[in-house]
Amino acid sequence: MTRDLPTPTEPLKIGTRGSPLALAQAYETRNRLSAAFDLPEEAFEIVVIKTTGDRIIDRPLKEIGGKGLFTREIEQAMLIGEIDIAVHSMKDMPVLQPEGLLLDTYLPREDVRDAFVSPSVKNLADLPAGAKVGTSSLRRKAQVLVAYPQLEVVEFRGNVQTRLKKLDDGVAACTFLAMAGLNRLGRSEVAQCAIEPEVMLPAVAQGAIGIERRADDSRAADMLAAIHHTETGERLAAERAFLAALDGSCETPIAGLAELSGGTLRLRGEILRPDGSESLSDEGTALIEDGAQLGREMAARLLARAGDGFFDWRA
Ligand SMILES: NCc1[nH]cc(CCC(=O)O)c1CC(=O)O
Repeated sequence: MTRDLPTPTEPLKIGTRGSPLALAQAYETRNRLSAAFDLPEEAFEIVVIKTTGDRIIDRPLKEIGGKGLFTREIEQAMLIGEIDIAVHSMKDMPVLQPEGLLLDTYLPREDVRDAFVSPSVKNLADLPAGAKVGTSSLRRKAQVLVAYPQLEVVEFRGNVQTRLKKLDDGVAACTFLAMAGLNRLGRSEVAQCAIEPEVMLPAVAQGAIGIERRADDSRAADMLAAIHHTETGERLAAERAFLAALDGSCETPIAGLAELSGGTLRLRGEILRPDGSESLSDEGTALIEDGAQLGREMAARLLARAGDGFFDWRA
């Protein structure tokens, strides 16, 4: 069993970004750990770390580049011992972690669906030609344009609060947000509706929180094992293997969702051209323990259908 549990004088340091959603996720992690080990809140310290992605708010993310934008500084802080664990939205996490770090603990997954958010219309089909859809997600942009080529997609960055403000200011007629984020912020009322995966397949790992630790920290390993959610881990293993085999980064429009029923895992995947001119989908089932293999096979099948240059920019 775990020795040396954290105490108020030697707390476990939980690293997180400072956005309201990131903080909510860090508090959830702290609450689960404190309940699992019957420890007071003061045995945990939430340490807010500003990342490159938080610092640069005036440029599209794809120009700054790289999936580590919201994680690099946090991982550095963990490697030098300034924090012990880090709480992440798995959707934003690269498939590989830096040497010395492990990301293998997941909390129970929230709603995986995207939310349709608009002050004026009930759903996308109600928007007139030329209406502006605000999103900075290449996946959502391409999915919208495949289904509604007559709409215009405009860049829409910032945290949930910032994006809602932009809608109020009329910068766009609607936007998409993850239902998971809205639920965790207690703001699900801003969603006109949740979009079913059949209509808009979510991003790989959407709605999942992952907790990272140093590979050699046995105290953190023991503590995190107590709050790990196995089913979420199984689903993410399949989705992230799919993403990894597609070489997915923020710059490639990819969607993927694994679901479990009985002993079976069903994986759905989609890749899109960045300009929204084409989408390719696939799905398959496997034993749960073969989910990662299924993910790799589906990625290979899709890439073979796509051919060279599918992800290249044309617009
Ligand atoms: N890329 C930003 C991001 N990363 C995770 C979430 C939401 C929460 C989640 O999916 O776990 C969001 C915002 C959004 O897409 O609305």
